[in-house]
Order: sequence, then structure tokens, then C-alpha cells
Amino acid sequence: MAETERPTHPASADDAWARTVAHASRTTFFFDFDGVLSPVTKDPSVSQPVPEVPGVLERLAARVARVAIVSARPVDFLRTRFAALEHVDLFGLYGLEVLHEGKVVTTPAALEYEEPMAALAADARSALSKPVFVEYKRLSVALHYRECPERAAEVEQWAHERAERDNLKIQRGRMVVEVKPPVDQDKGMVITEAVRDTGCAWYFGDDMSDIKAFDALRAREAVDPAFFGMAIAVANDETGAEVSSAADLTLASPTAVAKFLTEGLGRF
Ligand SMILES: O=P(O)(O)OC[C@H]1O[C@H](O[C@H]2O[C@H](CO)[C@@H](O)[C@H](O)[C@H]2O)[C@H](O)[C@@H](O)[C@@H]1O
Repeated sequence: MAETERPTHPASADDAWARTVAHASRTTFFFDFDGVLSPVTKDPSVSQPVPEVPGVLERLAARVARVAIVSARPVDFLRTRFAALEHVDLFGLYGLEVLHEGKVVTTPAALEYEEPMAALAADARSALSKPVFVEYKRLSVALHYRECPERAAEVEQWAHERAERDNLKIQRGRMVVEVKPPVDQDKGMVITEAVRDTGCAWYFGDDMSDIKAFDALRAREAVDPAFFGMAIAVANDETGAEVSSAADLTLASPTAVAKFLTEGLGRF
């Protein structure tokens, strides 16, 4: 468990599940995608959820008020991975996109960045030779150095200079630096808004951007002691202890997440 003092918080996963089952109709489960539902791959375009995940999420959605994936990937990418899911909500690009009634709705303030981001991606491809991988995501660009970690400083420097020049934002992640629009939106803000009328929420994350989502659960608990938030980290050695130490519980891998949820479903 995290060392943060949380006197009202249950001490174990058993307690957390018991509380969740008791408040199922007011509970939301949130999941990050990469590293949480899907194992890390060298090529970001080939990552897939572990086979058990889609079924488990759909079964969970039948038991609780809401299940949602909150990712830095575009919604259109997530849809290709979860095409069969009917009851799982999708937030993409850190919440700049949300799937609503079958359509991708984009935060209006971000729309003007579509063209600048396409230009940025083209410039990055010219400036940063392979194996740096430039992932263009319509409203942001991720610069991956997983295949050449020794070039992290070069990639980071290019991203920071470009962000400064064009007044854009930077988000660091696992072997990646991302350039984003200067629009006030992150996973923490998604969770803050989404848990407003809930009694209980779980968030599963593995990366720096997920810590803001954990913080949103803590903040909600601070103003409403009846609210119960459970922050679950999925272990990796790339973020050091940063994500795990901010969580209530750490699971070993996306496969362990699927197993943990399957066991939890047996308690309803
Ligand atoms: O919020 P997420 O859904 O976790 O997205 C975070 C980033 O995930 C992807 O990159 C990460 O996963 C890749 C595939 O396993 C891996 O190759 C890469 O090193 C990781 O950083 C995605 O490609 C990025 O756009 C997301 O920002």
C-alpha cells in the first residue's frame, strides 16, 4: 500500500472489493491502455490488449455504473482495439477526445492544432532519423526512442525547443516525449469531472500522466470522506517507483490486471 496516510481507506484489496460490491451502482472503473491493458511493444502501432481484457471489461461494465478507458492514444486507435465493446467509454488524447454516441467529440480549443501538429510530425521525421519513431496522433505528436534509448536527450531537446518555439506543451512518458496543444486537459481533469457524482472509483495506470488521475481520486476523497478511490499501479521498471509509490496497490503486468479483475468479478 502507498505510504500516504488515508485513515478511511481500506487496508487490502479484499476490503476494496467488498466496498466496491456494496456500492456497485455508484462505482466507476478507469483504465489506462498502454502498459495496463496491453503489454509494452517496441512498435506502438502493433500493441494489443491481452486476450482476456475485452471480455473482462464488458463483464465488469455489466456489474458497475461505468467502465472507461482513459488513454493518450486517439479514440480511433482505441476503437480498433475494442471494436466489440458496447458498454465501455473511451477518452482519447488525455481527454481531448471522447467517444459520444458513436462519434469522436473533440475539445473545441484543440481543433486549431491539427495542422500545426501535422507540420510538427513532418519536421520531426526530417530532423530525427530512425529508429526514432514519430507517432502523429492528429492533435499531438509522440516521439519514441524505445529502439534507441541512447538518443533520449537528443529527442527531448528537439521536442522542448519545438514546444517553446510554438507555445506547445510537453508530456513525458515511457521512452517517449509527447508534444501537445497548450489546452488545459489531462487525465486528472478527466477523472475529477467523471467522479463528481460517484461514490467509488478505481484507476489503473502505469505512466507519469496517470499520477494526475491518482491525485484526482485523493482530491475527491479529501472533500468527500464517503467517497472511496482505489489507485492501482501496473509495475514497470521505466518509471522507477514513481507510479507505484503513488498507488494503493501494484499489479505485476497487464495479464495480472486481467486476472485481478476476473477474481474481483467473482465477488459480485
Ligand atoms: O495513456 P496511454 O494509453 O498509456 O498512452 C501512453 C503512450 O502509449 C504509447 O506508447 C507507449 O506504449 C508503446 C507500445 O507498447 C511503447 O512502444 C512506447 O514506448 C510507450 O511509451 C503510445 O504510442 C503513445 O502515443 C502514448 O502517449
